Amino acid sequence: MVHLSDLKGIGPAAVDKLKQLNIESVLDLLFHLPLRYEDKTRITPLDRVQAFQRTLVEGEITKSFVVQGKRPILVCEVADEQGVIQLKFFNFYYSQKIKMCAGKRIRAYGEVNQGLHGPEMIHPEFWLEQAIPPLNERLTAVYPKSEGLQQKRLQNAVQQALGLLIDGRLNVSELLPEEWLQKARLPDLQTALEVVHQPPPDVDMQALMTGQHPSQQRLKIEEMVSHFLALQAIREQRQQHRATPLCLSINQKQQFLARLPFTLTAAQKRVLNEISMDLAKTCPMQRLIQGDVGSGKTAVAAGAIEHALAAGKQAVFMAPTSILAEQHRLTLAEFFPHENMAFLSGRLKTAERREQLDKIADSAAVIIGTHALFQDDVVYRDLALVIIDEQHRFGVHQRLSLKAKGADHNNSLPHSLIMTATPIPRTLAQVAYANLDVSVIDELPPNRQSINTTLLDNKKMPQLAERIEAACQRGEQAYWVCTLVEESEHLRAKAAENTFEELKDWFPGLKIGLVHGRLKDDEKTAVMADFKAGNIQLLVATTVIEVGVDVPNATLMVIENAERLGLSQLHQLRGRVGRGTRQSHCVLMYQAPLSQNAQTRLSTMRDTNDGFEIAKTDLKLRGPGEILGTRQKGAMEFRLVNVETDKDLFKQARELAEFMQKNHPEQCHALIHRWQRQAATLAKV
Ligand SMILES: Nc1ncnc2c1ncn2[C@@H]1O[C@H](COP(=O)(O)OP(=O)(O)OP(=O)(O)O)[C@@H](O)[C@H]1O
Repeated sequence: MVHLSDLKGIGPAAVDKLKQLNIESVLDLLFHLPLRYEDKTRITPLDRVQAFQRTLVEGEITKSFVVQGKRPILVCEVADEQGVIQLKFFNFYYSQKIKMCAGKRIRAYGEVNQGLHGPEMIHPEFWLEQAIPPLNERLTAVYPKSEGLQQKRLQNAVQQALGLLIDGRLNVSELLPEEWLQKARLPDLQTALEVVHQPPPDVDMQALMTGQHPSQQRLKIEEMVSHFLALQAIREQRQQHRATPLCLSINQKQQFLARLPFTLTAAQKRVLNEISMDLAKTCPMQRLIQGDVGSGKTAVAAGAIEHALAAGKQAVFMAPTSILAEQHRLTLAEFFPHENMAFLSGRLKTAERREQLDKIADSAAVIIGTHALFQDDVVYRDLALVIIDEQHRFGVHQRLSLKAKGADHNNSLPHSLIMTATPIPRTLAQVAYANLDVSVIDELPPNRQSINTTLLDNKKMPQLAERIEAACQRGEQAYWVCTLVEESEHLRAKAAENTFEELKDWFPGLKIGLVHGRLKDDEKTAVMADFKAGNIQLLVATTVIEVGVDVPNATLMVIENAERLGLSQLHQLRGRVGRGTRQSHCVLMYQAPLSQNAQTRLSTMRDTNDGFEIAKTDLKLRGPGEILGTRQKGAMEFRLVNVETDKDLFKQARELAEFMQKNHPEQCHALIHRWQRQAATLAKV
């Protein structure tokens, strides 16, 4: 086996630099695809050079002179039979000027600009006289590189790797079925690698530059197939476990529905039915509920919990923040007034924690909490259902350890239901959640009015005062969100306190509250309870309230410096209003001038309330990794695939994954391992 350090020019320092690029083996090097290509295979006559194109030219120096000024410029005029070009150098040495004298032959490579005196190149790469090399036979690949690693060295290393592949010393087997490749008119692996790293001069450059060349597509499809196979493997692994079937009789279901303070929407009913069908099975449910902010996921989750309770089993409901966990506790207590509940968050005092742990191990039926529910000393009596209100805040590992807790000697696992509020565009959902069944709540509860969003320059703050007072006079409530970028929670809390003091001066007649991350859990709970009860009219908050807070009487939200937040965070925050039947408003304050990106974010928020639209724009602006946050980070980190621009390949890849499972199962495992750096982690899932 050849190691990176066996390659010429790759010492321990370069090995470290390559690691930063996720390159840890010679094979990784071959899968490190070029950023762009340089064509040094042909010389362009000087009358045919085009502005903005990187071009190779050659001719005789006719003149060379220095233009004096603040920064002297060395200018070389070069001519061939057809035309003239100027080569310009700043920061040159005088020895260079002497070398570049009239009469010498020169070849140069660089981007052509249209200068005052015709075409010019600034700081081109150049060769003089005898040093002019033969023309390249292939295009030159230019790679993404890490700091301190020279492009030449990287190019050289890839060329060596390719050489090893071509002369058979590096064995990289073809894992895609030949018959499929032929049908899809895609090249085999070796050909694809040769083309992407050393394109022949007649290659379709346009396709190559845009990532559409069959050789690039083939490599991307291979990576996607491996992703689908890996997720499928996880799914199958889970399905091999048993789960306790949880069934509700029609009568029990009706009683549950009658207990709810509202009638479920058609979408809620449909999703609850899908869940019921899963829960009745003897293998664990693996379902994701996707529903926009305020679509009523909690009631559906309660429906799932009812199944566990009817079977005398325990259900866990986990939230990403303590505020939200607390709120779910209150909501679920309304839905299940007679059930024994336990609550666990990281900040319980020792005695309280002990008490809750005892309950969890014994009498509790519904257990609510934060990630504290994962800790090793939490022992469940008989866990049959895990609900995770994910909001994209949990890593895959945390979820696993909770699931593992339900496993008993019968090799059984609890059913799992993941809820997410950030609507993910379909294409991304299909990729990220390929191992889950997905239910979508695509309808809001009746009589919701869309939130009216306005943008307001920070300077025009006084205009707001009237609106806040008017809303409060109508008996409605308002949020004032401070979006502070300070590093420490302490500074963020301090700044929110300052805003709180200022607002108290502005609105002496209003009851104002403050909530931020530095408050103790019980203090936060008390403030939120006061707000919910209407004792606080204006709540000053940091973004701790971003997820899940549900106070339908709040109809106005002011977000300070909204330009600092990403789209999905803004959408989550705004979703705290518009939860009742009254018209709600959101005012996005901003500090001018806005960057182009911030302008797009804010105007998107102003123009739409549709979470899916917002998610689409978000995906364009930020890319999938950011949107998914920590969730399945590893699983979504593609080497070659760009989830947005390569989405057209997904269908083909999915079909190929199915084809391979059926006809070439022996190759599937190898393929997963080739591409999934995190294969080991995934295998544990
Ligand atoms: N079918 C319904 N009819 C009327 N009101 C409903 C219905 N379903 C839920 N609600 C109410 O709508 C509000 C939002 O519900 P819920 O908190 O479950 O939303 P969610 O989907 O969890 O939203 P978020 O992601 O923002 O937390 C709550 O006040 C809830 O009582």
